[in-house]
Amino acid sequence: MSTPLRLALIQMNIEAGNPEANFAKMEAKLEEAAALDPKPDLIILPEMWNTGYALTEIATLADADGKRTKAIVSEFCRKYEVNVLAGSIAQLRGDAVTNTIHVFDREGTSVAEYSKIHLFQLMNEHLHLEAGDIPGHFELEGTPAAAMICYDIRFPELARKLALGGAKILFVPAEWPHPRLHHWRTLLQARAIENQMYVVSCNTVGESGGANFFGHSMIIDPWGEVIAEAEEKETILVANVDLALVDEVRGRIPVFSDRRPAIYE
Ligand SMILES: NC(=O)CCC(=O)C(=O)O
Repeated sequence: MSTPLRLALIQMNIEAGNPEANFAKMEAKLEEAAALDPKPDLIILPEMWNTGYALTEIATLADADGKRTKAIVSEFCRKYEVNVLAGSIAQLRGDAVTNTIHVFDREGTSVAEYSKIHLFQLMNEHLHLEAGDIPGHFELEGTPAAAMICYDIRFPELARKLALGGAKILFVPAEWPHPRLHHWRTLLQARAIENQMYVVSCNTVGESGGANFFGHSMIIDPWGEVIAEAEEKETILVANVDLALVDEVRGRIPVFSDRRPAIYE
């Protein structure tokens, strides 16, 4: 058995349009997570935690080049020697705003940046945000990992590409509201089962910007078993994942070597 990775998912409410309140809360929650015993190896935040879906004013609220987020989170990682997947933030790049994940290692070094590829029209993202176009591969503590954001999980092609690129664990920060809880649970489990990888999803919870988010952050193993699931309230969801299980499951059902891409790609 390999050394397990201890994860802490910060399922929090986000005040739409109030970055000051959200930064203060995020910092308090990171401190709370780092104080857990045993200390987590990786702390994860939800989607667009800095602004929420205040999209009509997003250009004035977004973090310019992610500078504020990067400074705070990188310093925090160094201080507590912990990795952080800083959810996603609304980030200003020139005139455009992207929905972007930042990942920092225990030294506070940036190891990944991923911008949401599929914009969710039902929540008007396409009117206010610019889509990313680079899949979210990265490496964490020597393990190949990947990230998607919320609506991205409806695109199995992207998850498959990340798995074929080597990812053993997929992180999914989200702001996924009622009434689509059964889509959320089913899609996350499907991505885990079909790609035989861990899926770790951190959702927001409660009312924000006129929508009602249900929480239910989940950690799903490569066999599709839900090993931890939050309720509909603010919480820090903690679980250990053993990445050796990915190779074991891939060895039991050889999905990747059984693929016949010449027929369907
Ligand atoms: N923030 C999002 O991408 C929401 C996606 C969502 O709710 C869905 O049903 O898909």
